[in-house]
Amino acid sequence: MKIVALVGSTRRNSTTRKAAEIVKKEVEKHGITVEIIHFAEVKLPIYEGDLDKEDYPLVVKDFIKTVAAADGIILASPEYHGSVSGVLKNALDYIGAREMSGKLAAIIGTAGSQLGASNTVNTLHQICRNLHAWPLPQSPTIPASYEAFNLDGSLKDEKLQERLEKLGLKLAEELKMRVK
Ligand SMILES: Cc1cc2nc3c(=O)[nH]c(=O)nc-3n(C[C@H](O)[C@H](O)[C@H](O)COP(=O)(O)O)c2cc1C
Repeated sequence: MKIVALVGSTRRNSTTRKAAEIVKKEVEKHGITVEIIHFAEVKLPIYEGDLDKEDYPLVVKDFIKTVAAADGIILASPEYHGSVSGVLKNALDYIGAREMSGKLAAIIGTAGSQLGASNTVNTLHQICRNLHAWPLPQSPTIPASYEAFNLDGSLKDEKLQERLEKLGLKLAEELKMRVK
């Protein structure tokens, strides 16, 4: 079984990546592999509506193939202007129900403010609905993300750390029930 995690930040030292790594670590305890696609490393061009799929650049074809082959997905986004980051939305524009229908999704958000990224996770829930995917209801968000992490990548707030780990556990459990 395999999960792909999409990290919607272009920063190498991304707090969203750190959050995704916590979920990945928990999922992998249950024998499920998680491949992280971090858009600081994988650069997808802007979605081009006039381009036929056969003419997509290799990086896009590989991206679509990876998502299609995964049994589940982790969507992790920083909140940008009250919504999903452009780079994640652009990546998802290449994806359709053909690749996502029936798949489980775990959603996490990070935010610079104390308010958290609830708008972002709500938007990702909507996107999942449109892709016919099944987002887990638990969708933790990390407020004041720049100050939220210890040097070892764990969260300073132990309860929040636990919520991310529980999300990973739930994703692994649900996946094992669905994918035989
Ligand atoms: C263009 C842009 C817009 C942002 N808009 C918001 C916002 O609306 N609300 C908020 O709380 N933080 C906002 N932030 C802060 C980011 O959400 C926050 O720093 C995030 O955790 C960064 O993620 P990263 O470390 O993975 O890059 C914004 C940052 C950028 C660069």
